Amino acid sequence: MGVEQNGKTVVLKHDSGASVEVYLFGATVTSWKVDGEEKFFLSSKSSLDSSKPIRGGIPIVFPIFGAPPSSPPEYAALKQHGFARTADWSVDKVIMDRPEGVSVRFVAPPPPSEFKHSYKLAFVVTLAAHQLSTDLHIINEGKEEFQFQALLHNYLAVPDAKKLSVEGIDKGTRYKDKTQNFKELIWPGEPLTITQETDAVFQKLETQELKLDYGNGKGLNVRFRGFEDCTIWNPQEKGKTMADMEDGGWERYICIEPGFVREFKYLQPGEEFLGQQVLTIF
Ligand SMILES: O=P(O)(O)OC[C@H]1O[C@H](O)[C@H](O)[C@@H](O)[C@@H]1O
Repeated sequence: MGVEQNGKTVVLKHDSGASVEVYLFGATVTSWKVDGEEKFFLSSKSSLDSSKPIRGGIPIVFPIFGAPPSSPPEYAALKQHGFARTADWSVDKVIMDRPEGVSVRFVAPPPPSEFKHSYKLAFVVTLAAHQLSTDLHIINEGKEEFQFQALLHNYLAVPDAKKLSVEGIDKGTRYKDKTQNFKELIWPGEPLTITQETDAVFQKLETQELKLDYGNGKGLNVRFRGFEDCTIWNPQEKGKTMADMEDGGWERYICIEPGFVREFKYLQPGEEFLGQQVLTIF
């Protein structure tokens, strides 16, 4: 058990032997080991020197998802996926260090000066024997309404992406297929498999729990609350053009990313949003 801070990273260790590593850069979870097995993909070509977002683990997407919108102006000026994933976070508190779990709260620095909004952004990482919970807290501390999108961009390691299935996307769920120019479609209800380039934003899922089956009887459940949408991404083709993606990387992971991204979420002054992601191994 314990929490160790080693300069750029924080490591949480649980009695069971499970451990988690979090980079303060972006509060990016980069590793989760259970029974000696790594559960996250981290590209061997990812930079880890704070010069670019980390390509793997769980980058935090906030306050926009994807390319910037055309307005309002301070959002239009942002980079893809916003600035939380490249901010220098700090440890606020060790919340718990017990056999039930080890939990640390990270806080983001104030936003860049051009982004004139007052909010608090915190991220709580909790490790138990076979479970990792990550909670994103956003509080509007300003006097005006505050709008944002947020998403936990996990990269879940798999033995072979061609053999996996994702079960639990409700029949009738609307989704936007980014590989077809954001075409809006209706999910037929069957398990999702990787047979081609996949980049889809599922909107307002009724059952906020998806099962990732590796295809060998093992896998993990992705459960979410507060977050209502989920993006599923596996860049079979696009990966070849990404400088920080290792060769054939797409075969070794899938992103099943809970978020609030189909539109902006609005918080009134003093209001708090909590978006949770719970990963449980089966
Ligand atoms: O390359 P990044 O900015 O990290 O974005 C990586 C990916 O994030 C999400 O999953 C999007 O749906 C993809 O369209 C995007 O390519």
